[in-house]
Amino acid sequence: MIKIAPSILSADFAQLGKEIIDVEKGGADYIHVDVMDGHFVPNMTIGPLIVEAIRPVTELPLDVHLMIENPDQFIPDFAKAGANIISVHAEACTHLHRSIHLIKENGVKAGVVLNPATPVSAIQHIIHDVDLVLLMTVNPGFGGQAFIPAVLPKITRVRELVSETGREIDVEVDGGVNPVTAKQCIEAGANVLVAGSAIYNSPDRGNAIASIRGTV
Ligand SMILES: O=C(CO)[C@H](O)[C@H](O)COP(=O)(O)O
Ligand SMILES: [Fe+2]
Repeated sequence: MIKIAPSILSADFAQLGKEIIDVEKGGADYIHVDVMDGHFVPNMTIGPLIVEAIRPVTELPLDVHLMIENPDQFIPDFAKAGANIISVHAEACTHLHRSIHLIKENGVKAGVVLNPATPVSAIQHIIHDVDLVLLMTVNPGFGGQAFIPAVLPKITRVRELVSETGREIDVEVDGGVNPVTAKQCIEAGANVLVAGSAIYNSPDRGNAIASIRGTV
């Protein structure tokens, strides 16, 4: 089952509620929320207040991607705001095991994210504890960047690692996903596809979602 997670980074922020309802009606499975702090990545975006504001707008799970330093400091705030999944970057966590368990103690599904340059071995010790592995297919920080095809073999390696656990763990990809690169990611082993510009820059979001899922 392929799930599509539109990234609201490319939505019209002046009409955020409407933009979320539009993709929910269009068949989205998760709403992907990109949190950036201007330190871990060279951009600033959304905080817990916005997550709290959009929580009543949709019944879809809020998939919160933390691109921030010291994520432990803000995990409880995002959980209280209504996040369903919180993912932290392995590169941003001094004690990754502690951060993953802090997410779970706050009653939220836990994800770990790898930048394109970070090897899969960085999450080998934590794979039994996570609900989701997110592989960046661009360098994080901005929407609308080009997909990095060198990440494809990593998707397959993570899928193998997940299979060895015998648990259901989402393998999600994020960055430069469009109908062409989505097909490559699915073939490599991904089952959750984040897409921002490919969905929100399309006048028909339902059609864009179906094209990325590969059902039209
Ligand atoms: O985490 C992200 C950027 O750091 C975004 O989720 C991602 O870039 C989505 O945008 P697009 O589909 O336009 O590449
Ligand atoms: Fe993201």
